[in-house]
Amino acid sequence: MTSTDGVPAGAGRHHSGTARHLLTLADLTAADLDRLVERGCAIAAEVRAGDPALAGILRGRVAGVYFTRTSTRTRTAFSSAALRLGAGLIAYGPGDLQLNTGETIEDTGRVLSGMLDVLVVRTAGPVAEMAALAAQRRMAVVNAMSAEEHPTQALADLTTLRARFGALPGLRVLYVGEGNNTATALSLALTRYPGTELHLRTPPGYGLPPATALKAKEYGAASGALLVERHDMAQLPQRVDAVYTTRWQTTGTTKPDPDWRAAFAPFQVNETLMDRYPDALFLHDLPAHRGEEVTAGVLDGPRSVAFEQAENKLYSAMAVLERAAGGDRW
Ligand SMILES: NC(=O)NCCC[C@H](N)C(=O)O
Repeated sequence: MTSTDGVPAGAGRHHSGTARHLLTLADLTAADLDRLVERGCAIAAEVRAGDPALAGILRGRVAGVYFTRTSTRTRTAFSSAALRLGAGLIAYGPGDLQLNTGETIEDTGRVLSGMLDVLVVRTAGPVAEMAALAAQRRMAVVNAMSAEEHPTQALADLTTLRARFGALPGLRVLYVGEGNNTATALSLALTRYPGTELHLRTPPGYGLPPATALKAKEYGAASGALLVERHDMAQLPQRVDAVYTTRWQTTGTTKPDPDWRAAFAPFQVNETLMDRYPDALFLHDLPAHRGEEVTAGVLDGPRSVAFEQAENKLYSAMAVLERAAGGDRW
């Protein structure tokens, strides 16, 4: 069988002739984003119930995971997700592809696109590297974290909030820490939901990239969400539903200021901060450094959902792969 443009219509090829990449959350409409979150929640229930239908969803499809950086959660989530959905899986480490011997990234994408349905990629480089891999129409490319954005983390975060609170509209989140890849993704995701509030408290010089703040504010203007960023802990919101932090060292970035720890110290999530919000949950994208961005008491305490959030990476990865690799539902 061939499609109209002569491209073989393999199992995972989309009839539209365009692959469903997820390089940035800006690739998703608000409706697409919400479908992924809802599907992640539904899949969590299906996995827990041992639904045998899951294993047939991507039967005959093949996924690749190409990680040039360390990963515990994301790589395992996507690998486990592919296997649980019945897809085959090929894993590439940093030394495996001929990229290392000078093959271009575009040629690499073109070759792999003839053989894989989806490629999940983590590099420390810019999203532009992944965009070059995605410069073909057959294999969907998923950003499993770049220096700028961590879109699949935000999907796990929203899946966690949706599961815990029952609905996303109207939720108020206080994010404390660097305006990094995790903060960027959260900003581009939460602001799609009406009535949400994202209060960011980022150390001076380590705020959200201006383009992210602008885009998130545009989303907020369209949806009725609020994004407020300040660079001190002086004025905090009155009420929030969740407090979120991230480690102080973000993959693939360096801090030019040797005194950066002094700038970050006031931005620790500790018992004093959590006491201001007695009903709030605590979120963390992990890995955590107890005693730096968060105290052990908060991370390991009863209001922490950090490890539930990590497990939700699996369910949201299953939703992402189902969409990217052409599951019938999408
Ligand atoms: N949950 C994850 O994917 N954790 C990996 C590190 C995330 C963090 N924002 C970082 O780049 O260091």
